[in-house]
Amino acid sequence: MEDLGQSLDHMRHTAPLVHNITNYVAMNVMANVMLAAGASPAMLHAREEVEEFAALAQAITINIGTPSPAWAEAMEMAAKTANAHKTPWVFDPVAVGATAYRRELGPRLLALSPSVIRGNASEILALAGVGTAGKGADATDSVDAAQNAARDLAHQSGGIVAVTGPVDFVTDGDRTALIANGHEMMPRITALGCSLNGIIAAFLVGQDPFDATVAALAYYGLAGEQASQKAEGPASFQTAFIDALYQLDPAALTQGARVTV
Ligand SMILES: Nc1ncnc2c1ncn2[C@@H]1O[C@H](COP(=O)(O)OP(=O)(O)OP(=O)(O)O)[C@@H](O)[C@H]1O
Ligand SMILES: Cc1ncsc1CCO
Ligand SMILES: [Mg+2]
Repeated sequence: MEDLGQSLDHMRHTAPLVHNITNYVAMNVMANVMLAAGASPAMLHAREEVEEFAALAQAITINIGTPSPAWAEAMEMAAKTANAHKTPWVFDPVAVGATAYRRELGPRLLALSPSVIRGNASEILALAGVGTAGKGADATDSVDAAQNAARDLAHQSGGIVAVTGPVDFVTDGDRTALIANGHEMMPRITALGCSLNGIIAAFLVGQDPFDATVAALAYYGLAGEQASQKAEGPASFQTAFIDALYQLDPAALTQGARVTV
């Protein structure tokens, strides 16, 4: 496993352009989170431009939080462009078990070989076809309960699967890692999971996908821990979290990461 601080340093020096097709809820906070971390986000989804832009991007994220048919078509176009250009892309199957529309759209995107799938435990279970609808965009299952589903999805997709929650679980189907960083205030703010997809995507550029995903999760969780020391509740937590992403330096990440491989 590469030094986690070095991985953060690499991401900041690259300052990668990341194309995000995300949901209406996440768009603003996700862009701010990514800018604070040192990446360069762009949020766009029109079918008329999505292929052209995806071809320019260094990484792509696709999130089905607020889908519609036109967006879904744009998502498939962007994923195919990513594959044609060997550009890494991250898939977030938001609430994929909740409705028939999502249960149909999720597997269509899964079939396009995402480099990383990142979701909460209920989403990973639902995408793997092991049931559980979750509670809308929130999880009702434990990360532990989703470990086997994550391994299956990794084998099926050929990519990395990250299940987030109190302790995050990452696997490529064979290797696994647990990341204990994080704070219980994080799920009290909407779209911090969605925003994390952009951070993972930024870390993927020019780095080993498994190591990059682990480093991104540890960085994100550690920033959450630091933010909690200044927050009085969810609203001030969000502000402190964005500041912590900006302030956290590589040496502090290497020292503060709680990763078990
Ligand atoms: N109870 C918790 N304690 C510590 N960290 C947590 C907890 N729950 C979530 N996190 C952290 O919050 C971040 C977002 O993960 P989460 O699983 O909440 O995503 P999500 O459910 O997809 O969120 P959203 O859909 O609102 O964007 C991750 O870094 C994760 O480690
Ligand atoms: C709350 C919510 N609803 C649809 S997407 C989203 C953001 C968290 O996934
Ligand atoms: Mg989510």
